[in-house]
Amino acid sequence: MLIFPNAKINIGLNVINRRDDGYHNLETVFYSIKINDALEVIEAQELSFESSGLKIPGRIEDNLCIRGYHLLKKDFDLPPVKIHLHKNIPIGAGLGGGSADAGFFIRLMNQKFELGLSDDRMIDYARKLGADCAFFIKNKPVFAFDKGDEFEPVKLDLSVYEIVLVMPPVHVSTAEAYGGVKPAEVKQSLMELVELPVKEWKSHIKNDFEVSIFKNHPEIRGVKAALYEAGAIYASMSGSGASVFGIFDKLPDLSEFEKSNQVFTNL
Ligand SMILES: C[C@](O)(CO)[C@H](O)COP(=O)(O)OP(=O)(O)OC[C@H]1O[C@@H](n2ccc(N)nc2=O)[C@H](O)[C@@H]1O
Ligand SMILES: Nc1ncnc2c1ncn2[C@@H]1O[C@H](COP(=O)(O)OP(=O)(O)OP(=O)(O)O)[C@@H](O)[C@H]1O
Repeated sequence: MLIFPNAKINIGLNVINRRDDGYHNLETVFYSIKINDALEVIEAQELSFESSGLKIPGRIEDNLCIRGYHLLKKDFDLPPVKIHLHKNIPIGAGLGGGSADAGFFIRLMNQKFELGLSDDRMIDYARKLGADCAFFIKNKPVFAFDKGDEFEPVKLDLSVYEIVLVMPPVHVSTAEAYGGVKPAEVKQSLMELVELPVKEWKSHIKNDFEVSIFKNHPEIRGVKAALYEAGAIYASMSGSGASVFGIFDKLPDLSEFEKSNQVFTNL
């Protein structure tokens, strides 16, 4: 069985406070975009994992697909499988690429082996693999809170706009992002702010990771500024960075961006 895990962007991200478990309470809005990996699972004699495309850092045992397999195997009598992941979603980009693979892997296994899991049960499994993973079970626009793994649906449809995603040649780890952030309470919830017209987002909706990440990586700040200069209605770093997205009425000339960055359109 073959599926195509997709990336997400964060529309706003407020880090509210540090929790006793070391995580942070946050609020954000997740929105799916059309940058995809390809994930194939077939029954085999023994468990194996291989990947093509972008090089995935870290050990195979730590890959979120393999961790997902072991997590489900504890509760279900699963046969060994061969997993092939074609990696296309940039890594260290704040696009939740690894998390998407994890969420979609659980969905695939549920379907392929008829495990009978409801969305809520799959969300419980996904949460155990990482805060972002749970979003990819339903994969619909949501306001996320607590660790970023509790959700309320939001009505958000950006399909009339052109979304441009720019990935500069720098990677930011989630640990670096949380290490530099200063948590703060919010005056007005993102749940309400995201209902404002997109043209008003610029003066109301922010990503708290930008302050420290822009200080450490001024080129990311430069990409955001350039997206506004090119006519973006709204632009922001996604999640923990390093990618930056811009929302446009019309696709701008992207040749300057393409000189030193990876650029994605038709999202
Ligand atoms: C930055 C975001 O992508 C925004 O959507 C997420 O908050 C990150 O989610 P994720 O990559 O799934 O994160 P996890 O794999 O669960 O955690 C990685 C590390 O990020 C930090 N972390 C993550 C989520 C959260 N709400 N608070 C945290 O402090 C913790 O130090 C944790 O050890
Ligand atoms: N299937 C996978 N694809 C990519 N990275 C994976 C995967 N499984 C585990 N990882 C580990 O996760 C790390 C980065 O994950 P990911 O791509 O989710 O980060 P990100 O782009 O910063 O996104 P976010 O912070 O929004 O989740 C990699 O360095 C890698 O070691």
